[in-house]
Amino acid sequence: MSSCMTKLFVRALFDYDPMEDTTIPCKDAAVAFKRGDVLQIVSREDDTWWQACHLGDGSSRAGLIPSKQLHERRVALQRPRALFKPQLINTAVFPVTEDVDYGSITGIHIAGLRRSFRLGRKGSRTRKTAQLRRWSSEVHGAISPLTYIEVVLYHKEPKDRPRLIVLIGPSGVGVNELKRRLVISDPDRYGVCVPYTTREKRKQEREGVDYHFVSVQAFEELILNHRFVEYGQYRGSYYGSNLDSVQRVMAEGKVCLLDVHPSKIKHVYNSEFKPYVVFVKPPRIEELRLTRRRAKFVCDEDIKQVRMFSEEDFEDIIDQAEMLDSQYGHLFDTVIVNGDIAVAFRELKAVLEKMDESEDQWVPASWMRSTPTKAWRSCSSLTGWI
Ligand SMILES: Nc1ncnc2c1ncn2[C@@H]1O[C@H](COP(=O)(O)OP(=O)(O)OP(=O)(O)O)[C@@H](O)[C@H]1O
Repeated sequence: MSSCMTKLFVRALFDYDPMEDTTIPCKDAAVAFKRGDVLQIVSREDDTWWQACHLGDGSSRAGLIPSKQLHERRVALQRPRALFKPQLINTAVFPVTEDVDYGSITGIHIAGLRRSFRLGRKGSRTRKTAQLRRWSSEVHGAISPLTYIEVVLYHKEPKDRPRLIVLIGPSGVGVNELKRRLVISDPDRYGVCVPYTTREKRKQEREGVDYHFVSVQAFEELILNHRFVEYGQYRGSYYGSNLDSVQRVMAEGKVCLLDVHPSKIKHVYNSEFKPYVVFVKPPRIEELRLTRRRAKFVCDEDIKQVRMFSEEDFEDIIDQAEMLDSQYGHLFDTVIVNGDIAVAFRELKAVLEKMDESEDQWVPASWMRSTPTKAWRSCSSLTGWI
C-alpha cells in the first residue's frame, strides 16, 4: 500500500467499520473511521475503493475506504421503498416562542438570553412530529447521501477574530443555561447577540441591550435583504437573530454564542463566521430525570409562568436530540452531554478554549477558497451537505 503523498483531505460524514463490511476485498487493508474524522485521500483511481490515511490514528498507513460512489450506491440500496415517497416539509420559518425575563428567573440579567427560536416543546411540537421529522430527514438523505467533504487546514493568525460558536440542542436541554454560564464566567471573552423584534418595548427593557426594537417595515426590509440567520413570528410580532448583531459581538473581539435551529446554520456557514458547531445533547433519560428534578422551564403557553419538567418533556428532549443528531450530525464539531451542569459547563469551556488556542484547524475547503480543488471537483459536489 502506498504511503500518504497527495494533499487532498476530506472529513467523513458517515461511520465506516470494515469489520461489518462483507464486500471489502481485505478487512486488514481497510481503514475504519467515524463521522467527523479527517482522512487524507491518497488514491481515487478505483471507482469502488479509494485509498486513504486516517489522520487521527497516529499511523501514516494508507488503506481502503469506500469511494463516494460506493457509499452513495449503498445508501440508495438500503433505503426502504416507502422512503422514496415525496414528503412535504416546511422548514421555512419556525414559529418563535416568546422571550422571558431571565433576570427575574435566574437573578442574573444578560442581554440576548431569551427563549430561542429552536424547536418548540410539547404543544407546538409533539413526539409524533419529531418522528415525522426523523422520517423526513431520511427522505432528505435519499436525495443526497452524505459521503465526504473536502477540508483544509485553517491557520489561525493572532489578528483573526474568534470563530462564531453555534450551539444546537433540543429545546429544554440547557443551551441557554450553558450560554449564561459562559458569559458570566468571562464577560470580556463571551457575548451573545441581541435579537431584533417588532413588539412594543416594555418598561424595564433597554434598546440594544434586551432587543433592538424596530418597526415592521424595517424588520421586513431586513428579511428581504437576507439579514436574518433565523426569524419568525409570535403573537403578531416578529423576532429574529440578525447577522449584524452577530457581527457586532465579533467586532468587539468577543466569542459570539449563537443558538439557532441547525437548518439555519447555512446562513453563517462561511469564511466570515467560521462557525464551530456544538451539539448539546441530553444524557440518558434516567440521568435527565435525576438532574432536572428541581429545574423549571418556561411554558410556551403562558410566558409569565415556569413549570417543572414532566415525563413527556423528558421524552420530547430525547426524541428531538435523536432527530437532530440523525439529520444534522454531520455538522457537529463537538458534542457536549448536559447531565451534570457543572461537568457539562467545564467540558464546554475546555473545548472552546482548546479550539481557540489551537493554531491549525480543519475547516471546509469552501470557506478558504471559492472553488474546490480540481481533483475534488471531478468527483464530488457539495450539494446536500448543508
Ligand atoms: N444540567 C442541568 N441540570 C439541571 N438543570 C438544568 C441543566 N441544564 C439546564 N437546566 C435547567 O433546565 C431549564 C431549561 O434550560 P434552558 O432554558 O437552558 O433550556 P434551553 O435548551 O435553552 O431551552 P429553550 O430554548 O426552550 O429555552 C432551566 O431551568 C435550566 O436552569
